[in-house]
Amino acid sequence: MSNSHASQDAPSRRFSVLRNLWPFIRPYRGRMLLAFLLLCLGSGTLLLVPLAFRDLIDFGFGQQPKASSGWLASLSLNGHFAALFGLACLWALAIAGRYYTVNWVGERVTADLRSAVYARVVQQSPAFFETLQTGEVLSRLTGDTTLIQTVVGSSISMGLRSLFQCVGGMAMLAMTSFYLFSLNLGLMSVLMLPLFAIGRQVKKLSRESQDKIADASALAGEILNAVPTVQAYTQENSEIQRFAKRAELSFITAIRRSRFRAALSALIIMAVMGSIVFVLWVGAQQVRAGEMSGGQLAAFVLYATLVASGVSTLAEVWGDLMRAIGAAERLMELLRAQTAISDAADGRQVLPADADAAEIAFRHVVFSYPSRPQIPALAQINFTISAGESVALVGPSGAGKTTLFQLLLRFYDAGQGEILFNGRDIRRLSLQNLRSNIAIVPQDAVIFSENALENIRYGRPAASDAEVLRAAQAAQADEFIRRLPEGYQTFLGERGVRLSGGQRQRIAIARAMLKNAPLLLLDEATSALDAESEILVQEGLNAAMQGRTSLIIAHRLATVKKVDRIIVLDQGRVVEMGSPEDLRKQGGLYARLANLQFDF
Ligand SMILES: Nc1ncnc2c1ncn2[C@@H]1O[C@H](COP(=O)(O)OP(=O)(O)OP(=O)(O)O)[C@@H](O)[C@H]1O
Repeated sequence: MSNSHASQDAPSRRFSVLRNLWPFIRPYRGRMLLAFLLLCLGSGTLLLVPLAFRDLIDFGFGQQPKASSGWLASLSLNGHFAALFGLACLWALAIAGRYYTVNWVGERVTADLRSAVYARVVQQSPAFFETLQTGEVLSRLTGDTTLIQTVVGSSISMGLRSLFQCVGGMAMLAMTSFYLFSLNLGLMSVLMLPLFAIGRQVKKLSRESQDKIADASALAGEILNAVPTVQAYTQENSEIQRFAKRAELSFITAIRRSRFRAALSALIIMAVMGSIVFVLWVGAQQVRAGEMSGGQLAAFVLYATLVASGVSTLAEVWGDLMRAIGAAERLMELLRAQTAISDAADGRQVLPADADAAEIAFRHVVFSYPSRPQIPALAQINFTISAGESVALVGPSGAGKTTLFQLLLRFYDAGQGEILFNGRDIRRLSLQNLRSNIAIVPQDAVIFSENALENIRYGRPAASDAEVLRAAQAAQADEFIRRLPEGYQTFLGERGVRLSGGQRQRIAIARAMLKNAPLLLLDEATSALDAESEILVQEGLNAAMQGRTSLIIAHRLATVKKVDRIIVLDQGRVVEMGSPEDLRKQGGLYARLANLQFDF
């Protein structure tokens, strides 16, 4: 997985990761305060219960209280029980109130955190997704945020409650019988020491286990997106095994963690119970010798149990905290991700809204993909496309045609040189404005799990139904959409699996037409069409290209016979440029490619 895990950091540094969650908790600090007050009330009530028991045992049966025994001591037997019940009710209400409040904050914070991480991820440039698989992002968005929810929504309050219980319980123990308290404390601290070593191991394994789960999700995400290919190559079994292997790895790590955690629990219980039993035995001797009352011993045992259960909860909370630290680290990494492409400080210019055609100029553009800095994908690209011109980009596979589109859309920035849109450097334009002036029909038409109407409207969300229909008609999509079971309201399935390649492409063309942007980028827009619909779509495209600047990537040269100009790219360089006629006459790369595809 990623290199993000500062696994060997000092605990204090790692704890500070949790501080990054504060901005998410801050807006709800009022509720947190309320929860804290309820927590104090609950813990206070709980700590009074053993005292009520002590008085019940010592005075409820008729013994005369001493003046120093407090008002509870003078109650009747029924009164003692009523007092106990009253305490229990108060305790229950305080617990319910705190549980609700804290859970509310936990759920709220998680939802906010999820949205913030998602918003950050969606804004990343493609370079980000070259290194991080979407499955992993999903695992962080769901699994890791749930861990945070556990901590904010329960562990913190459980931890505080247990801490109160422990500290308060110990104070009461000391007050009840200092001798027995010191004995108990001494014993426990000796027994607890080995537990820290095991706790450390649990922490390490927890993180490993989370990583393994994320690995498995990443793989599942990738394969589920490619099920038809997997099946066509009959690789189901090998994929099943590959996933099973990863799932097995996460199981093994999780089980190792559970083993350590189980041992930890057993040791804690043994240490705690062992010392309680021993102290009880010593206390029983004292009661027999008349040095202590039965009620006092009972209160002591109850306090000791409170302290013990507090300690074991604290251990559990500690484990949750450790897991949450790992989760917070991974989430913060996403939250802090800086997109490589953003508006420059001086780059918020906008193009005039009435521009209906765009002039594009590439000036000495040199570019290498960040993952391959040594190999230039584009080298010294120079050309100008006048407003309203239609230009085809032609060249062998890997020549850099798609890369040119990527740079125009500013998915990446050119290493050297500049790209001008209506005379302005695109890096000076606001990203939003630049992209709103470009409509693209990509090679792989993307269909969202929505109906046909909304899929086309994606091009311009404010468009009316009538405008959507007009765009669909122009893109020759109207006829097939009307034949779908519910016409424009037909749900197109996730990623458009219920459409043919050509139909998907026509939806994408309609979407781009609806956007009505001055620059139209078509990436092999008619590649998935049969000859007949190709002619139809071509007509639609011609209409869309009218008066608009268009840049068309074409493998099949027949589709671009009518363009004004052709730019021929080879290995990242412009090797020829001119009208289709001129290029054919020149007898260069274009003429060679054209001769291969059709006879003149
Ligand atoms: N994300 C990427 N990271 C690194 N290199 C890339 C990336 N995308 C493309 N390339 C490389 O950049 C070069 C140009 O690719 P590009 O996709 O622009 O070619 P193309 O002309 O559009 O090819 P095709 O017609 O096959 O789509 C190729 O050598 C390709 O391997």
